[in-house]
Amino acid sequence: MSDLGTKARELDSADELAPLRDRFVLDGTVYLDGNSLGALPANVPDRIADVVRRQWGELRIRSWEESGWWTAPERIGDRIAPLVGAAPGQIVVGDSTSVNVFKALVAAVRMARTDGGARTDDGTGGTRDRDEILVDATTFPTDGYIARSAARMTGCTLRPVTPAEVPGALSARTAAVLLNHVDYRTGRLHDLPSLTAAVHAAGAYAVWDLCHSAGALPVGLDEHGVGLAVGCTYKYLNGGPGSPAYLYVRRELQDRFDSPLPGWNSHAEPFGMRPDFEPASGARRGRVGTPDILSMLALEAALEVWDGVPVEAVRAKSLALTDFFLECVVAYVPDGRVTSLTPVPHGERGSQVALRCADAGEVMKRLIERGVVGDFRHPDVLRFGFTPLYVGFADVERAARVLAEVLR
Ligand SMILES: Cc1ncc(COP(=O)(O)O)c(C=O)c1O
Ligand SMILES: Nc1c(O)cccc1C(=O)C[C@H](N)C(=O)O
Repeated sequence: MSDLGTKARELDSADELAPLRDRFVLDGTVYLDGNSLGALPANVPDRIADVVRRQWGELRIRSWEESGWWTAPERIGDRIAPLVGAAPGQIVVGDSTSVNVFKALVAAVRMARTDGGARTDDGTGGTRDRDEILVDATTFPTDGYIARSAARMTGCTLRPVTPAEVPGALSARTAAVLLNHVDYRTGRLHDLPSLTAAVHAAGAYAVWDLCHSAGALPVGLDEHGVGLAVGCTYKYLNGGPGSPAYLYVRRELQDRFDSPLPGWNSHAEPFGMRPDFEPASGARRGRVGTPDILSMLALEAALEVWDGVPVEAVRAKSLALTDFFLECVVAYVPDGRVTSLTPVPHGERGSQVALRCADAGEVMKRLIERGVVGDFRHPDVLRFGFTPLYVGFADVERAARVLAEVLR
């Protein structure tokens, strides 16, 4: 066995999280695509069977109350809360990330405009509303598309800037800033505490997209004063294909959260069936229509794999996995065939490694044929996601070894 093979075995035997792998359904594949679709937690199939056969099949309409369907969005939000550093009562689950980006961004603009001092001197003695939204220029496309539409609807200009440029781009015009905690392509981790503070100091609101950080590293929403955040649950939270997303609204802002999608589920009295809208209090204000119960309850079961698992331990293993992968790539892959786009400093790295590579699409196909599953991101990126709950160090060594074989 090679030196790195031996090292992998040693790292695996010292890994306290290694037994968690048994909480998932896995085969002999090295699965490094949990940053796109997390693996299936072993308890989900039976739970879903019960939800379908008993809760729906037998209890039918009674399940909205007796099986806790009606309150699932807030209950499951409270289950996600500790993973992203939030106290209970601030997260609601439902809709897609795209829809929650829309809700949060429009609500952020509305709040910025109703804050004291929001109207600024326009230099001619007149006043001007906050009329600019900054968006991460490198964002996953859906956020950019939604931000453009939100800007049009609120009469704002949309200004794409890199996260590093945000502090210099903020002004008295800025209403809201849409940022990613971890970049989906490079795996770069952005500085959430300092960017949030800078946005707030400018009198604006930051909306954080946590898709690529929640479940992989501590986020600290409450601690860092974040106002609004969204994220998906099908990556590191393993909720399943199309599992519902979530919306965090900081407690102090909840009474001012003015949703652009007020539906009957966010009404103070949904069954009052009244023509006038009166918003519910608390996290429920972020709901819209009837929750997607089957997906939601699959997610609830999936979150049980986190019982007794501190997110700090997950982060430590994630960094060890990505460090080890980079080490193996340097050792095995012929010089000059790949370039890492992922930052080396731990403080700037999420839980994936992105390698720029000629013919990346073809290379990824060959990797998948050989049992190493990552993904290809246009135009030239091989992306490998490391989910510490089920990826081990031997997987990492094998992935780098197979990559080297494919590239040789
Ligand atoms: C950063 C980011 N935001 C949003 C999305 C898309 O969210 P949804 O399909 O849930 O709307 C993804 C991935 O699909 C993503 O990586
Ligand atoms: N949500 C996805 C889907 O429905 C199909 C295929 C991929 C996805 C993804 O999640 C992509 C992912 N957000 C990315 O970072 O590229």
